[in-house]
Amino acid sequence: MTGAAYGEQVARVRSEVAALHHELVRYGLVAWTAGNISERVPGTDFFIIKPSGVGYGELTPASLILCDLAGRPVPGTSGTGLAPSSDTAAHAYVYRHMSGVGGVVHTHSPYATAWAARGEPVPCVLTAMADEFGGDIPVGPFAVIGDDSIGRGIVSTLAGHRSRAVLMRNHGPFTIGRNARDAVKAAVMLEDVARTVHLSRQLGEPAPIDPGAIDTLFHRYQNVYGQPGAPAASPAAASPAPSPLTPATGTPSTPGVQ
Ligand SMILES: O=C(CO)[C@@H](O)[C@H](O)COP(=O)(O)O
Repeated sequence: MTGAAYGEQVARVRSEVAALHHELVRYGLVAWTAGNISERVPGTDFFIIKPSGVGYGELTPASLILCDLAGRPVPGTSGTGLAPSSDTAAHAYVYRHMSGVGGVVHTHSPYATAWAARGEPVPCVLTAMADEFGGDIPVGPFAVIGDDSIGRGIVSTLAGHRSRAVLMRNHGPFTIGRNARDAVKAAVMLEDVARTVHLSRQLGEPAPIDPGAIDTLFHRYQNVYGQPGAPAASPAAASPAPSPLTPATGTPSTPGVQ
């Protein structure tokens, strides 16, 4: 990648990640400064992430932070006067260990977080869940904030799963995607199904879906749904089944940073 192409990619990712943070607010997935989004700069060993504790209304492309895959801010680049998100080490761990992942999102969306507080997987009782997640939404371990413990919990829970969402116990949801927009979509869809399954539970025990039907629904949604030629619905469609995850093999180095 040339230096100019690299600069364009970084600028594009900064704009996209800034805009997507506003989507978290629009969909009611976060309160105050909770939550964060990151996106890998394609073809590089870097990602862009939110600064810690900055109000959503103040987030701009220039305030976001460029980090290497160890989670270290790149000195001299825009935004490095600010501390990166508390979850930077977790995001970095995911990028290092899941090469197919290009975006990571964390929210405290109320219904999904309520399931996380109970430590209970959301059972796959809706076609929308089968479509989007291919099964239950799993629960990850309790993990402290600030180091890579959360990242290790995300990776160990989602490895071998079709779900792009994990409920970190007593904390909240983390979602992954082929890019940040895809991971935000997973966060929105997760909250929708967590709410509906919760409501269903108030009426009685929701009926499970046959595993064969879940497979059929997942396959159709990932490969047929939408317009011909449009991007696949999730990273799972671009990777061998059943998981969107592939072992990290390293990414090319990058000419210059910004
Ligand atoms: O729950 C957590 C910490 O995991 C976060 O959602 C914080 O609430 C927001 O942290 P920053 O990204 O602003 O540091």
